[in-house]
Amino acid sequence: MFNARRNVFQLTSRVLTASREAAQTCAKSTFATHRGAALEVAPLNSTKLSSVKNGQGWTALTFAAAGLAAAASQMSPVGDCAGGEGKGSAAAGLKPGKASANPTVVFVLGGPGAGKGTQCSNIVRDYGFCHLSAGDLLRAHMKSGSKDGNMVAEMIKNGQIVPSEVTILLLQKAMKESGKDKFLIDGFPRNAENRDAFEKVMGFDCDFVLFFDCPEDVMETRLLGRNEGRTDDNIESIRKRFKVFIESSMPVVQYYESLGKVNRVIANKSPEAVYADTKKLFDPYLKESALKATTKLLASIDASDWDTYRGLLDSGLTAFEPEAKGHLVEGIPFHQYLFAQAQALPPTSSKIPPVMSTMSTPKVTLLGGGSSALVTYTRLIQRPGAMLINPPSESDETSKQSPPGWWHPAPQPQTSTSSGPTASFVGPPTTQSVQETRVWERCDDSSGVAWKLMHFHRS
Ligand SMILES: Nc1ncnc2c1ncn2[C@@H]1O[C@H](COP(=O)(O)OP(=O)(O)OP(=O)(O)O)[C@@H](O)[C@H]1O
Ligand SMILES: Nc1ccn([C@H]2C[C@H](O)[C@@H](COP(=O)(O)O)O2)c(=O)n1
Repeated sequence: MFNARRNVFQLTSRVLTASREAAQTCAKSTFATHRGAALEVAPLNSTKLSSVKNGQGWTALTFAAAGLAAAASQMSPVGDCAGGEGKGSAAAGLKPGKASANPTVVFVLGGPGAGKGTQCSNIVRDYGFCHLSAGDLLRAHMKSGSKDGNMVAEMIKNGQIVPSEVTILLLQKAMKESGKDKFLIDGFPRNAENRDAFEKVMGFDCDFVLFFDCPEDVMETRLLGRNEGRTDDNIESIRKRFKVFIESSMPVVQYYESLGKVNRVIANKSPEAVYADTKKLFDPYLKESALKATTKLLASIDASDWDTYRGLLDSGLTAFEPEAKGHLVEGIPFHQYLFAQAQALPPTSSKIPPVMSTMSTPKVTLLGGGSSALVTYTRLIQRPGAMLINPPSESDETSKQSPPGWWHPAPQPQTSTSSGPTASFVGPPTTQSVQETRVWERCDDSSGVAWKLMHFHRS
């Protein structure tokens, strides 16, 4: 008979050693400057996930082991992209099937000197967006010695809008090179031609417009005091830019207003006060990312995928769970033991996922200004019935196991045609319901927003 018990102990001792070697603690002090690789899964019910970013009510997320996809983390060579979150799989993220071809785009508009660039830097730092300023890209282009550089320089000095084919090519290149999937496109579209061309070339429109509303006299004072050596920060150019803004750019804002896509922020306040209003618009993206981490975590449990699960844990993880009999468990080995059990089971030849979790009514609360996230939900765990261990030859040695408590290790799907024992399932499917609370901490590095699990509590 297959000796599952012996293998459990062998595997347990192996993975315990590995865990001691690979301490993964979230260093709080690195929060602002170090951003971590994005960890993503492919939720089967992605349309419901997409509603999270709009802050709407929604019900359940379902995911299976088969849908797991790790994101590729990429460094960005262009723009202000310190916080971008790579989208490494077509199956991952908000927009199924479109992925990086249809990223999240926020157009940041407002008069010259309204404070667009200033606020974009804050959003990059806190929310992992990539900031692309159309003006900065054009200025770099004009200095690059390209053949249309002089034309661009002349137009900028006169406050005119450069033809869309130039600007969109620059934006498209910068977006591609960034490897990111969330963009703040600052100072674009400046007119109807810009807007039309963007949609035609890119094949998608913005998610929303962030409009900084500021009186002209305030903007004029700010621009005259900016002192960054710009050729257009003189009173003559500034007046021309204001005129172009009113005549060409405001109609774009009005167009998006008619679509209900404009989020207006009063910009005639201190930078801090403006940011406090701006922040609220981006919190849903952070909530979505904490939810993705939770989704990935549960999928890794369903798949008995220790490496992925471990990658999401802080080494100092604490937990209250029924298996700990009322004790607070600290550290990793207690959890590792359960994964090792699953790895010791014979593989299943069934196409049905051995375990599938569904998150019902998840709620994400950001704490500490977004440095931590509290995720609560009811988890429905489906299993295909009692597990049978079948020896290679038909005999009366077949053993039947009932799910022990909530935890029922999931055998891995069979990958080879080896003739060893296999696991199969009999009887009616079962569903368990548990309540879970998870506390995540931001643990970013150069690639983007990332989370580590600090604590969980399962009913
Ligand atoms: N809320 C604010 N209060 C006072 N000064 C501000 C505020 N926001 C930005 N500034 C200052 O005003 C100047 C213009 O800001 P910023 O460059 O962010 O504007 P902008 O909208 O990006 O301008 P442009 O469209 O010309 O690129 C800068 O010197 C900046 O430091
Ligand atoms: N979509 C755009 C954006 C900018 N420009 C040109 C004309 C602007 O006056 C100049 C500076 O832009 P800013 O940095 O103030 O956003 O760049 C353009 O032609 N088209």
